[in-house]
Amino acid sequence: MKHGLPIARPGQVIGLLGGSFDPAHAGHAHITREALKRLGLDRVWWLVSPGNPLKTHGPAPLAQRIAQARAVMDHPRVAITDIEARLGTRYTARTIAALRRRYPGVRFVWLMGADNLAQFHRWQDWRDIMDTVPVAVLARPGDRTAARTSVAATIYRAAKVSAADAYGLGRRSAPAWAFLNVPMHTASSTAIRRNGGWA
Ligand SMILES: Nc1ncnc2c1ncn2[C@@H]1O[C@H](COP(=O)(O)OP(=O)(O)OP(=O)(O)O)[C@@H](O)[C@H]1O
Ligand SMILES: O=C(O)c1ccc[n+]([C@@H]2O[C@H](COP(=O)([O-])O)[C@@H](O)[C@H]2O)c1
Repeated sequence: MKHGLPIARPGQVIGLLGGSFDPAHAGHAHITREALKRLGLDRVWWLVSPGNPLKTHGPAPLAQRIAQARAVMDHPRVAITDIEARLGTRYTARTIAALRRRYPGVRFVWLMGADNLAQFHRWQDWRDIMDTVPVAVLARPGDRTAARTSVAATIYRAAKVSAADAYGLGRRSAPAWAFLNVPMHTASSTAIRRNGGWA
């Protein structure tokens, strides 16, 4: 890491998994491994958020969430980061713009679970995200129709890449997005917090 930021070389393809990770769990680790494999990513960076702009309750302290995330995901090609706190961003569009300025020539892919696709159109400047970086959506138990019929999926239907062609998604020009029908994992931070919280 340089100045607390991970190192990446021009030409590398980095998947970004943003989240509250309050706490991190096996579902996060699962979709990270699937994304590495199915998209042919060089690295995945977890962006442990200072706080989701759409959530009213504050998460556990950032240092605690980072330490716990490192215990859950110990993988040579995955970096657990507090990049958003360092960059002073919490809106994803701002984070991606700042990363693209800091890492010229590096290709970024935004990763998210299917639950987030359903409300993606509520994110600040969400179209800028779609128009700037490829996006991979990973299957998650829940309402499949909500994701497939979401505003974002509908508006960007022409930019959808089939799952069979998703390998190398990160080398495509935006807008380009894929829905990856990975085996589903039921873990959720809400359930962990409800069942007594942190391990
Ligand atoms: N089991 C899972 N399967 C697929 N995607 C997941 C899973 N768990 C989390 N994700 C995705 O990982 C990213 C970060 O998730 P987050 O930290 O919000 O965990 P969460 O379990 O969704 O938390 P919460 O229940 O507090 O909303 C989001 O894009 C989310 O959709
Ligand atoms: O930019 C936004 O408006 C925005 C709104 C909601 C969520 N996000 C991002 O989505 C990611 C998942 O958030 P969460 O809290 O569901 O883990 C995390 O990186 C958030 O910063 C971003």
